[in-house]
Amino acid sequence: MLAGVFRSIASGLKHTRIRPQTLQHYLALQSLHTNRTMKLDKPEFKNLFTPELNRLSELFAKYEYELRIAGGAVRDILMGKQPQDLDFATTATPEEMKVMFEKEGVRMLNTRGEEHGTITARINNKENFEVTTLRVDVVTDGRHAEVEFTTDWKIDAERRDLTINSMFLGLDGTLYDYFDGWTDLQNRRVAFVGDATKRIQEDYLRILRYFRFYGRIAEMPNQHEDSTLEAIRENAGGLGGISGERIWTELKKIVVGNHAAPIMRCMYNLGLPKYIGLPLEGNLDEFDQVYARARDLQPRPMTMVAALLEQPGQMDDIITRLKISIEERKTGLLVMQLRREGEQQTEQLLKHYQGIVLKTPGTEQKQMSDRVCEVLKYQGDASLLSELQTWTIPRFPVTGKHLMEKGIFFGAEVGWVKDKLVALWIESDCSLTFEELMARVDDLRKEVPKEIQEKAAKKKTRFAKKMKTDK
Ligand SMILES: Nc1ccn([C@@H]2O[C@H](COP(=O)(O)OP(=O)(O)OP(=O)(O)O)[C@@H](O)[C@H]2O)c(=O)n1
Ligand SMILES: [Mg+2]
Repeated sequence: MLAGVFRSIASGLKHTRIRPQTLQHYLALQSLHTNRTMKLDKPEFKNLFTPELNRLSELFAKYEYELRIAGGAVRDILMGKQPQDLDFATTATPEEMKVMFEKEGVRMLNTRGEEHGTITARINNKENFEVTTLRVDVVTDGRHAEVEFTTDWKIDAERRDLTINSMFLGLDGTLYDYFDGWTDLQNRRVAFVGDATKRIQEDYLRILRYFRFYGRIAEMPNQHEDSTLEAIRENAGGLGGISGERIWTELKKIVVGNHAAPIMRCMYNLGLPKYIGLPLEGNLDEFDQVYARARDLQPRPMTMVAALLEQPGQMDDIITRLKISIEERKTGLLVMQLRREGEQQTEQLLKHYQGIVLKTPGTEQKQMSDRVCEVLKYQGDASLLSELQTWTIPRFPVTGKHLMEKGIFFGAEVGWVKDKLVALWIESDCSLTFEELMARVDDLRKEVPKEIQEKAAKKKTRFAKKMKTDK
């Protein structure tokens, strides 16, 4: 029977450039070939063929350039996942593509990819396609590369990071796999193409890409290969030269991905935190626990990162090193501030959290509510979380303008009175009406602390003077 398998594989090989190496590979190849027509029916593959892609494909065929889907999209299709973005590789040089597209009246978008061989074509004014000339990176500084074009598919595959990301898929459904990516994918093995050290030194971000894909692909949490870990350990420092934006993009996916807790431990063991803004003494036990209870509640990446931090000051290192958004920073700080409150009484907690939202200025209430939800995810409190998520934030009926109409002009005073009104309103379960609230204003005003009253009085005098001189 095996002989038959080998025979039919051998006949399949005539049409492909797959390099068979192991028995397992032969078998994988066999299934690939017998399934070849079925593969064309695979929804993840079939769905790609919009009229626009068909047009692109016809154009390249007409000019006799080869065109294949490359890298991550091939990996996704083979895993039965619809790829998010498609990258194409071609034997045509950027110049040749430009001539072809111009002749055929296809618009090209001005992107900055050209020096790396990428042309973006917009077909039928509807769909953009990024097509990159096969290339080899001749000079790399660990971040950027100077490239040379080639027509050799294997050379292009060799400069890619992981075997599972190094495959090409012809538009006729043929898989081109030079580094056993398909076998690795089936075995859930994440490995660099060829020499790990070399691949990492070409772009140190690949260290984090390795961990991201490990989470995505590997079945077991701790099955890294020793040689891979060694290469990472030796090159960890290279991450120091990578931009905060790129690091954060990868880190965000790692901390909410599969196996995030053991992966984080592994990253700490290899000495990565120092180079990526994470605290040197990150609280890994807390990270483990939070991951276990929050994972299914879809936490934001910053919620997970907060688990590593013990003091708000550590957020400053993150802000300095990584390009996190203001919202992410606010989320992290709120989580750190409130994370121990879950240890209080449950019935009071919901009210307490709703109060935090209601005391926030109207325009920011929804965001604050989402941030508080992150606290609940951190605590793993699914029932309180769903109560807060389904809660419709009631509108506080009194505005600053209403108070000004009552003769309170000055910011600090308006703020103080409004805060007190909000507190009364929350206490009443949001049942006090506009009239009932306004009826409390005069009394509250008398309670405004002295220093605020004095400041208000001073401002009032200045204001009055200004009005006089302006006249
Ligand atoms: N540092 C990098 C980044 C990318 N690539 C190659 O370029 C492809 C496309 O890169 P990208 O879209 O960034 O990653 P994907 O692998 O497609 O992953 P994702 O699904 O997250 O887009 C990768 O598959 C890989 O072949 C690489 O070798 N080294
Ligand atoms: Mg991609």
